[in-house]
Amino acid sequence: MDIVVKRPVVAGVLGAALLAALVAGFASSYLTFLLTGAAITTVFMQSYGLITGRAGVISLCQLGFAAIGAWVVGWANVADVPGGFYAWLPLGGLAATVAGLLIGLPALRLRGVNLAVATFAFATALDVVFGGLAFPGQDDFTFVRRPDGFTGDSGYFVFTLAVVTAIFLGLRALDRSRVGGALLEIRHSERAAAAHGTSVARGKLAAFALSAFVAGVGGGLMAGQLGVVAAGNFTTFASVSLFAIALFVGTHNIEGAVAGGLMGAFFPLLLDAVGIPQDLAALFFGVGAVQVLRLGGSQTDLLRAARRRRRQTGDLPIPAANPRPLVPLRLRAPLECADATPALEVRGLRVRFGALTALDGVDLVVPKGHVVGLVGPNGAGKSTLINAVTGFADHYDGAVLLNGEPVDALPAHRRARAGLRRSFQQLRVPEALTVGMYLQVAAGRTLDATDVDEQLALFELPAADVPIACVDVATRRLLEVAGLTAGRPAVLLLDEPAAGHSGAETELVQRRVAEVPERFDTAVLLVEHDIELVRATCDSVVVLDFGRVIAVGPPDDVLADPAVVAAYLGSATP
Ligand SMILES: Nc1ncnc2c1ncn2[C@@H]1O[C@H](COP(=O)(O)OP(=O)(O)OP(=O)(O)O)[C@@H](O)[C@H]1O
Repeated sequence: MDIVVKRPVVAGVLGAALLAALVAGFASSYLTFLLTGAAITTVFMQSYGLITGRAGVISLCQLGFAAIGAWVVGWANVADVPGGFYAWLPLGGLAATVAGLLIGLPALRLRGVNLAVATFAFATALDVVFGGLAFPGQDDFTFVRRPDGFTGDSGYFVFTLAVVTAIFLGLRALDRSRVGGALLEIRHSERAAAAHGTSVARGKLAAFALSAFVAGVGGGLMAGQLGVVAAGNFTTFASVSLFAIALFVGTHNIEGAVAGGLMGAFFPLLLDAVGIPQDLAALFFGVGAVQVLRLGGSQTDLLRAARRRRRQTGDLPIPAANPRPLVPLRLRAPLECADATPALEVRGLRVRFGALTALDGVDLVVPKGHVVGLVGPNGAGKSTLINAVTGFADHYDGAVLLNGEPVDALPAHRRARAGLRRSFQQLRVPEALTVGMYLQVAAGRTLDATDVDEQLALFELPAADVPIACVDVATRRLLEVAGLTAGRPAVLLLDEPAAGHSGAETELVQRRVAEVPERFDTAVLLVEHDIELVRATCDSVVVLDFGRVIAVGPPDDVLADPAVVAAYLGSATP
């Protein structure tokens, strides 16, 4: 039992080896055939787990990719391509990858239902193509030759299981990498991913390509199992049914992929055994998928969450590190702005939403080494300014310069990479990640274990391996700031980082924000309604009202300005 918890990879590989030995030694040929089918369906589930489970992209054409993989393996068999099945299988996967890139590229601009329709159309088109085009070997029954050493049914099951295990190991490595973390962040919030420097388009394209490769390998395995395949093995209907299973069980989790494989292979047989037509299985899968919308998660996600709740007793573990003290720790006295070099310059920024002018010619400078407060009553245009500066506004007039260079032509993720990072008013921290992985993703650079622990200790956050799902909302807000500062950007725009915090937490935010310039070499633009926090943290303050700057200067002067007080009347008085 201990090994399952402490060495899950070893336990998984041993379990697969044991299953292979049992099936090879004791299973009837019919059961072996069914289990091989289940293993191949598990490969399809792994592919759905990649594209939909991890990247959040709805794809209804995974069996189309499988068909391409199977076709190429059939062709390689007929053409006697050197290397045998060991070479043909990855060749099938690669051909499917090319198709994945081709369908992925035009689909990048689409989301949700539109993307579903596009992939459905691709699947249907492939149905038509393969319907009229016989698979190689189909007409004259040229059976695909299985891999040397695994030609018997039991042997082929062992081979298939080895492929399934290898894909699981690859997916596990992906999940532990920053790329895997970025894919999960794309699923959770494309805007947050872009704000951390991730190219959402590239992430989705990579997910399409990888999932198509896996599906193509699944199709190739099917060709090896059946010897001869036909278009009927890869219909759009079957693709959609498997998608529904994947959504219902959650095949981005290993147990979900296995359960999905077993369900896809055995459930129709079960229905047949009790006299219900097999095709009705799709109906049950569809109902299961709709349940996900109602329950807010797949079955395996919900089970994992319940297990976490049961296990989580007492305080969360804390990192084994102390933050490096600042020598000397600066007690913040407002800095003079006049001579400082600008890190961020905003010139004549104008944003319109139809008839409404949300920002009307705003000029603003955030000097290097400074914390600048941006305040103003509700609706003054503060968030709109952050959106425009960081590349999240559809259109604006004016100019944004980072370290003297205009960034107006850059999309959001490239501005983030250039050193312009932001937080969001609404929390966008994905529950599916651990605290440490989020820190890596949000930093947009690889941090070593010591950096991670120090950063977590600095912000009084739980240890790196704690799942974000276990931490409260205020802690997630702090984690967001910890991640952004770990990236050491040139400029950090924080949109109400203290919202929802208790008194003690606000004090921690205050201390950490004040230290950001010195600790991380990052200038800060702080949007905050908590005027005391602004007063204690900022070197200077800019006040917006109805999209215009009405005051700029040292905090105490600006916050006592009668025009500023008047602007705030009716909301909070500064
Ligand atoms: N996407 C949008 N479409 C239309 N109007 C918008 C949009 N976003 C903001 N606005 C409007 O632009 C103005 C500025 O809004 P913004 O959210 O920037 O203000 P804010 O100062 O951040 O307010 P708060 O302090 O409440 O967050 C408001 O009148 C708002 O209703």
